[in-house]
Amino acid sequence: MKKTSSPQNLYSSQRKQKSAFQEGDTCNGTSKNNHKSHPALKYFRVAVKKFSGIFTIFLFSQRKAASKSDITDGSRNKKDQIRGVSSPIDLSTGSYSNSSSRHKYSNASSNAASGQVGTLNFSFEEISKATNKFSPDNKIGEGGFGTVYKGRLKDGTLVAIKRAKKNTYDKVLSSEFRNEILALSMIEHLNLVRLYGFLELGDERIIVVEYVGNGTLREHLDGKHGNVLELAERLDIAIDVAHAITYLHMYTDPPIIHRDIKASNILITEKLRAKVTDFGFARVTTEDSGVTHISTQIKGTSGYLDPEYLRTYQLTDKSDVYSFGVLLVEMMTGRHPIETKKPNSERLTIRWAMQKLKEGYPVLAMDPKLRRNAPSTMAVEKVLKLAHQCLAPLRHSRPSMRKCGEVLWGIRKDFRDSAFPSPSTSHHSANFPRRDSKNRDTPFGIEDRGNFKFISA
Ligand SMILES: Nc1ncnc2c1ncn2[C@@H]1O[C@H](COP(=O)(O)OP(=O)(O)OP(=O)(O)O)[C@@H](O)[C@H]1O
Repeated sequence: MKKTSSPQNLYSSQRKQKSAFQEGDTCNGTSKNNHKSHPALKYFRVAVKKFSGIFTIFLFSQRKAASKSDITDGSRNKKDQIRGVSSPIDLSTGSYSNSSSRHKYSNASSNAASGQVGTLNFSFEEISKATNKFSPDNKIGEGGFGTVYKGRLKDGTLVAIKRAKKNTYDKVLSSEFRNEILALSMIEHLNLVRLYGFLELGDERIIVVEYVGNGTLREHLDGKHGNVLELAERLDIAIDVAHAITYLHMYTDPPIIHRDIKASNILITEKLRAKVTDFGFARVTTEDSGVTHISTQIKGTSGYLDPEYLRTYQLTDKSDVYSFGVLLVEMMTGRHPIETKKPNSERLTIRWAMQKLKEGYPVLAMDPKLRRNAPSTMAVEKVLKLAHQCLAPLRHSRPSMRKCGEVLWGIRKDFRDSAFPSPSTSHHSANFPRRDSKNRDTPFGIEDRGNFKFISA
């Protein structure tokens, strides 16, 4: 394996070295084997042994794992059958640190109702009660991992309860289950779905997460939730997602690569803000500055997969940037990444949209459901240009997620300034979105500041 130079902004130099590699995975760099003796790893191993068979739910954040193919299809209504290259175990031997920092792995849990750190143990009976014995009436979805139910805890908290399919439960699924738990237990961010806890008992694997009740971004782009998403709202959502991934890449310790950024993994709140979910494929990285990538099996969703990762099996945070580029194109065009029913020239949405951009007619790639006017076409063009950078074939040419967030913030600001020049006339403007979103004065405005509450300037 070739050693590559360190990508810009890959890891914060301030972070302490912490390694959480798994058996079957390798890392490139000087401290490849450091994890073997890391005390945090021992801690996690003990923790894993303990939690199998115990009715303990760690309150925190979420995910589902996958009995599905390792690569799912980004095209409409279809699951791809492409398998991963091999099947090392993800995070089944990952590590908890005993740090008290909320950025770091923690064995603490939080109170679902208050959202504060604490502990709460769920019993199977409690989960069963919350879902009215897993009543079909409470079923809200079905994914590769299993069935998703809406539930209400006894303190009134609404939750989504993900129950793994028993017949598909196996070692890999178990590792994916733990993978998600481990990744999610580390995070706390406004734009990431929160894990309230999990239960692993016998053949039951259940994850309890924050309920986000307004569907997925993909459903919104498909117009399944009434109003079409306005451009201003799409920009807000794109910024939310950029912040969420920036947080994973730069402000968790160690960093996390999501690996499955796609429109159906973006849940939408009632206020049309975004929460990123689905951490079954997430990988915890290392902070060793000598390590530039992790070599691992390919996972993700076709249509969103970084071609360099596909070719080399080397995973870096820039793979998420690539997927984010696909997502940006999806949001501007309204199309799925792979459109099987379109003519050949339009089947791969990014190729088609980038071609329109190159020809100087990005407006032709713009979602027909969006209103066309000078500010909106200009904003779409700028977003497509950013997407073009994210989609660079070589990861070193792609911007960091933080940079993407900053660029998008500037695009949104320019769009608002030109579409709604005066507050006194803005409410009467034909361009004004039906559902106004919050004002933000800076890239880290009031709400954004919440997103970045852990960042010290
Ligand atoms: N936290 C949640 N709050 C509300 N609804 C949710 C939540 N998580 C999932 N859902 C609903 O359940 C459905 C299935 O979710 P799940 O994450 O299991 O699978 P998926 O992402 O749709 O499929 P895949 O297996 O391809 O990733 C989602 O489409 C969504 O409608």
